[in-house]
Amino acid sequence: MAMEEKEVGFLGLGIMGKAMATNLLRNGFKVTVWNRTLSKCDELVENGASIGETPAAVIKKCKCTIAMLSDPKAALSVVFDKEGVLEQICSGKGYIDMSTVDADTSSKINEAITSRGGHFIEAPVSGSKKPAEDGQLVILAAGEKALYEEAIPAFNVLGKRSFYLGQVGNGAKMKLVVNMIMGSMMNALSEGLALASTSGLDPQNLLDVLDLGAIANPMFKMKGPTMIQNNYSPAFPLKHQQKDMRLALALGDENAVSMPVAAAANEAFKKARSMGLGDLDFSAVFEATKICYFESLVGFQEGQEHGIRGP
Ligand SMILES: NC(=O)C1=CN([C@@H]2O[C@H](COP(=O)(O)OP(=O)(O)OC[C@H]3O[C@@H](n4cnc5c(N)ncnc54)[C@H](OP(=O)(O)O)[C@@H]3O)[C@@H](O)[C@H]2O)C=CC1
Ligand SMILES: O=CCCC(=O)O
Repeated sequence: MAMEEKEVGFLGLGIMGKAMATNLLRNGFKVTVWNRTLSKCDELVENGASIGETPAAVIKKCKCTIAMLSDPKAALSVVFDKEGVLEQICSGKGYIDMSTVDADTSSKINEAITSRGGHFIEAPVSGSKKPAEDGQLVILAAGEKALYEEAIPAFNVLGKRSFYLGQVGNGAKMKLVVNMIMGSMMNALSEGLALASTSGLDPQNLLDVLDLGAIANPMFKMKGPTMIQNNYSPAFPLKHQQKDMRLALALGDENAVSMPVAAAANEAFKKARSMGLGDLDFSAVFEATKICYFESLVGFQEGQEHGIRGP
């Protein structure tokens, strides 16, 4: 159906959606876009996209529509609200939600769409702004197998590898597990950089040592140097990483899995959000780590002034 005709709708033109829709256009897809803030469609239109005035209008026009939205609230709103996806979804139309949400949200969307005869898969992605621009995402799809297969031409443009993970919810869960690990690793790196600096080491030397050893990884290599420069230009906004930690911890609750490391990482991201850093890159959690260090230092000094002994 739609994907063979290389025609697709696209809802949500944030950091990821804009890069993904642009990539589809560059690779010969006809793309009809919608974004809540409609002005964000302009650049895509300059690159050859058409605009749908509402999610319903995009669904009406296209046999298959992709969504890339911030969180469960946004994903549900675009489907269920007035002029939303449900108003036009029907037999023969496919909906692919690539947003990072929890399995419950995905299941609600799946039920609503399939009960109207539509077809649904969830397909969250690993990889950030640059992989989205370069078509190097890792796609974690689940849901109706036939729609997954129809979506492969688009997934081949957007990603370097697609996984089909079975029933709806499995893609969401896999994505949350991956991002839970990533968030914990980012906190470990932040604490390592803070510890290196404050104990008199050159943080660049730490990065060089890490990169040569068993825990070398692309994230440390990419984010480490910019963190040292206090450069947090957003690729993956911190508010979304904290949302993913929260959703992963809820999955842990449901399954009685104890995750003290992830819980501590979530607290650090929450602290960073409370400092107003939510729209910066998730590596800005480093600022929260540094503040915690200085707060404890001041607390220690004040304690000493009041005769309290430190550790
Ligand atoms: N950035 C990254 O590196 C990655 C992000 N992800 C996930 O992809 C999704 C998108 O991320 P990203 O592009 O970075 O996020 P952005 O914050 O850049 O974009 C969010 C998008 O969601 C839209 N939106 C937010 N709330 C609503 C709402 N209530 N109704 C309709 N639209 C809404 C925004 O519209 P508007 O422009 O009007 O605000 C915008 O299009 C998230 O789930 C994120 O976790 C996954 C992998 C990597
Ligand atoms: O959800 C965001 C993931 C970012 C990444 O995989 O680099």
